[in-house]
Amino acid sequence: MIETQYSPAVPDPKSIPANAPEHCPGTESDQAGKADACAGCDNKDVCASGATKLPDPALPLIKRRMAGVKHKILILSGKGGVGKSTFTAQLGWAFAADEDIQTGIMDVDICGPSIPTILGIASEQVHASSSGWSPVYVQDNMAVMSVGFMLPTSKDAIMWRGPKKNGLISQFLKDVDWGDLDFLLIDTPPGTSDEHLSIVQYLKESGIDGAILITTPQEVAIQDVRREIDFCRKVGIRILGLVENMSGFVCPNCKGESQIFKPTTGGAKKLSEDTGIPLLGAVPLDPRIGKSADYGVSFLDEYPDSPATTAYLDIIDRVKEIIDDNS
Ligand SMILES: Nc1ncnc2c1ncn2[C@@H]1O[C@H](COP(=O)(O)OP(=O)(O)OP(=O)(O)O)[C@@H](O)[C@H]1O
Repeated sequence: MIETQYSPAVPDPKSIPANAPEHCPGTESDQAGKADACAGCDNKDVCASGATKLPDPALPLIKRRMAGVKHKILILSGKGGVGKSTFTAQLGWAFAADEDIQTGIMDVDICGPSIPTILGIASEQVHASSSGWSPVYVQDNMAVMSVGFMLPTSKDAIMWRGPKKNGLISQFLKDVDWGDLDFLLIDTPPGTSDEHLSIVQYLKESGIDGAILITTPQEVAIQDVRREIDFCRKVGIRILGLVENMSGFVCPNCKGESQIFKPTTGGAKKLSEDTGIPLLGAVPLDPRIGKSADYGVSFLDEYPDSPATTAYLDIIDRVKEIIDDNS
């Protein structure tokens, strides 16, 4: 269990008391210092006085850094393990297949960063330069930043409270030398938590193109996606569309398709009809996807003729169309 070995990632300790509450409402909130969660926090009085509601000095720096990023896309899911990081990686690889497209991936799944492993760069480290932290490059036009690069081993757990996560996300946005990007894909933790609120707060002025919501077909996952939709609507983030992952199983030998989650397969289609949110597509279960992720190689390149690759690429084309239509 560690804090982090990379000291610049740790926000100013003076501003974050050791006993900051787990559900800190945030210094900008009307509830700052007044919420039940604030009881016992060293910052309670200063927060309640309103003194912390000064403009966040990070915001203009984030805005300046993000001015070089044309499109910012959030990848969200209601539940964990539904394939959000895997989808983010395939989206990144598909964009970066065009060498003229500069792609960045920011992994803000702080407690479960899997992007470095999926992209085959888990042993890399972040370096500081005069223009900020250099992201790790999967290839010339694909840059990645993740807290996973800052952990000594993949077994180390990060146990941070909200304000610290907030500080790291702010640093990922303002201190990383992203350069000029066409797309910044932001892989988030499941649910709606501190990380999501931080991203929304920090990118409010720079703009977010929208969110892609990943779900599996089961009702339990679909229910959680409804909460995610509610979150996006409350904070004013456009939903680009839904992706149903692990939708049916295509046997690699006989090519026959089985519905593993019968009778709920197609739950995302129903959700799309109920909410008017576009269904971008459905990706079948394919055990080779997990294998490619474990080896850190692109599934799209390894199995170009598979039904799952066709599904991913169709979805990615739809994402590009929607973004282009809005540009
Ligand atoms: N279509 C698929 N077919 C088979 N396996 C898949 C598919 N999509 C993802 N997986 C596998 O499912 C597991 C979970 O995927 P992933 O880590 O991308 O989920 P996640 O939603 O990002 O999870 P978390 O948010 O909890 O980190 C991984 O082992 C991944 O390889």
